[in-house]
Amino acid sequence: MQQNASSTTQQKSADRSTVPPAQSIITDITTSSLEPTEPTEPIDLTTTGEATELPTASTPGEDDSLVVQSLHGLGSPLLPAPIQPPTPPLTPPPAYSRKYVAGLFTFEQLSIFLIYPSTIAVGSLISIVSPPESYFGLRTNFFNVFFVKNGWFWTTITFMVHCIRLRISKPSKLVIRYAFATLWWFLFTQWFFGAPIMDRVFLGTGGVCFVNDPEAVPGDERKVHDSWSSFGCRHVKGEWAGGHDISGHSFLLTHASLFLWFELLPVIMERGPLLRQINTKIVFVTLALWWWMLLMTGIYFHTFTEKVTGWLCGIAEWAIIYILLPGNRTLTTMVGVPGV
Ligand SMILES: CCCCC/C=C\C/C=C\C/C=C\C/C=C\CCCC(=O)SCCNC(=O)CCNC(=O)[C@H](O)C(C)(C)COP(=O)(O)OP(=O)(O)OC[C@H]1O[C@@H](n2cnc3c(N)ncnc32)[C@H](O)[C@@H]1OP(=O)(O)O
Repeated sequence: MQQNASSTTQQKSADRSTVPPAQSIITDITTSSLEPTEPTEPIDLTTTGEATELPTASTPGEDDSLVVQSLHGLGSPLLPAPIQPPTPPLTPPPAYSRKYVAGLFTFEQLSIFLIYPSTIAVGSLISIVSPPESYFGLRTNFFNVFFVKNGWFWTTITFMVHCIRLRISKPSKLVIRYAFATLWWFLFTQWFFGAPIMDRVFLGTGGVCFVNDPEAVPGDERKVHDSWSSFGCRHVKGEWAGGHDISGHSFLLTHASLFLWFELLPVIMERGPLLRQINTKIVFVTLALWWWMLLMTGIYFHTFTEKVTGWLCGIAEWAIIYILLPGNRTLTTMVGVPGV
């Protein structure tokens, strides 16, 4: 391995156009594992990178011996190495692209990121100008009740459909990223040591659950119920009113969409056969539905600030896992980066 390292390093400046692609890949793997330099820029999640596992400082192990075998072109490391063809020059590992906007996003990442605030902005504008009469303005519409109200379930199914066809070597990293996304959805909308975060914000900003009291004097039927969650308030047929009611739809639809987009991005960027698979189309259908429902939320429900806070909370976990963490090799090694 040492010998290979020095010879590959010496070739760094050679002409790239002469490199056979397969050899180039092998050299990348070898060099990545021998040169554990800190990345100076975030890791590009849009490339077709080799996967969820980042190259780390090499501790000789199973993976290294595989690389040695591959370089020798042999089935067994016990056989003598054949005469090496000239070692090809380095090409940068595909997971470390340099095309960044504002040092954080690639162009594709930025475009995806901007879809959601623009949708909320356009929806809110339509709601002010003239919201059209629509089936989607009903809380009880089928797409809301069946899909969005079970939105994390459908996102999970879609993610699984996407994952089962991938070639990546470490599925555990996929599960870790899914677990982080699920945890944030769960804490925010379902349970946070009692009431979920969104309900705590509502109560903390003066919100209460009003219920009708049939025994009260006429004109004073509304009384405050002591439920501490929107779920509990719905259960007693109360009205959740008064505080800052963060839009759960804006949160969930943004959070789920960014999660799916960023897991799918390497497949899109590769522009290979995976992109044409039915699995990819299913992910796009879910993304399209989530986008449409977010637009409907923008037009028919909540105040503008409630939608903006929902969106801000919806980008929080994504920003950490997919934008900020890739600047740190150690932390990224824990969660991996999406791949194909
Ligand atoms: C080869 C490798 C393989 C690797 C596999 C990889 C990974 C997988 C790993 C492991 C997985 C293993 C097994 C997993 C299997 C299954 C697990 C599934 C786990 C689940 O996943 S199981 C959970 C299902 N559980 C959900 O998924 C619930 C989602 N749900 C929510 O989290 C909330 O529900 C939320 C936040 C969406 C909304 O909360 P909200 O509704 O209370 O609040 P919001 O402020 O948004 O709305 C105020 C009023 O406006 C109305 N409104 C607003 N916008 C509207 C619109 N556009 N149209 C119509 N109405 C609208 C509302 O309808 C409401 O009206 P109203 O109060 O009358 O209803």
